[in-house]
Amino acid sequence: MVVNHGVPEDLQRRMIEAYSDFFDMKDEEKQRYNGERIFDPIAYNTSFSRTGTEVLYWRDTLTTKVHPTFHSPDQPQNFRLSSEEFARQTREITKQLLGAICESLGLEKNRMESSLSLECCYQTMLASLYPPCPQPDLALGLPPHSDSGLLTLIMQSRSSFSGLQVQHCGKWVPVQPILPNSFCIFVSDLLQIFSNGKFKSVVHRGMVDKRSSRLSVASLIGPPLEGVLVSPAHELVEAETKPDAYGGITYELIIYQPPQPPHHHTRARKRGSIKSRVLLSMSREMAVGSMSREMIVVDVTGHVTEDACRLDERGGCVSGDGRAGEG
Ligand SMILES: O=C(O)CCC(=O)C(=O)O
Ligand SMILES: [Fe+2]
Repeated sequence: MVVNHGVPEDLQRRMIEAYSDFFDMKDEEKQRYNGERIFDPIAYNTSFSRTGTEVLYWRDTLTTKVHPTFHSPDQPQNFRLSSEEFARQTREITKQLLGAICESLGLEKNRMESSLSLECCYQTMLASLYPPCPQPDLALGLPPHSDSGLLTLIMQSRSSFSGLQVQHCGKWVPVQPILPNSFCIFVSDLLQIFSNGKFKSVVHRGMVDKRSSRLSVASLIGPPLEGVLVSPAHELVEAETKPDAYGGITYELIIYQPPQPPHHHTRARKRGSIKSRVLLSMSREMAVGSMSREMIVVDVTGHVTEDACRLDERGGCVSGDGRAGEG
């Protein structure tokens, strides 16, 4: 969780309202933004089925690419204004956190920013609406996954129902907005790779509820899609104990592998996706640090604080052992 991040509550409220107004628009209006391809600049998707059958995931999403080029639906009014400002502020927070993470790894603060060209970072805003679901035990809002980029920042609407869960010690733990006005931060796959496994990407999922709906807004940040190969920082690689087994991977390829011609298919399927191969070999071959799967309370007006927080089974905070506060 991050607190004292400096994003005004009023901007957060306007952003949540703008997304709620978007999802409240008529179907025909929303369909104008239907996304067909994964890298479309604006994409609205719904899992809603009028027949009510075979709905596995119970979620509507609006995805907008907001950096290096800013995109926004032109409806509802004021959406563009709030979203441009919110994207800018969350991008800055993410960069500050990545700087602090570099320092905690013993690297120069701007190590990631400069070597991964983060001035041209690829930032996506992804809003998810999980409407009430008549049979929540038969549906998931969002299946278990980890995000592909460096860091994900999540703002959750106030709701009595906490549907966001993280995998922790083999159990699913709800992430409650335990601190008012806080953002939830997830380490994502490329940070796991860059940090040579010291930071582990967080496996999470979205559950649904019979009565409550939930709206969350995620800002996902990674390096430019193409042209920047992410591999473990050489300072963190020791030839014998922690070798760098990968030639590096781009953000584009870890998000999406284009379909292979048929003769490649069997091999690709056997070996799994590039993403799972990279991460699997990392967890086998790398000595993994202990900063993983812990939520860190961070005050971005200062440095990463000592107040490392461990999740207890109820998603509350118990005092940390200080390790996650390094840096
Ligand atoms: O529902 C949420 O808060 C998280 C959404 C999410 O994990 C994602 O879109 O990748
Ligand atoms: Fe996610």
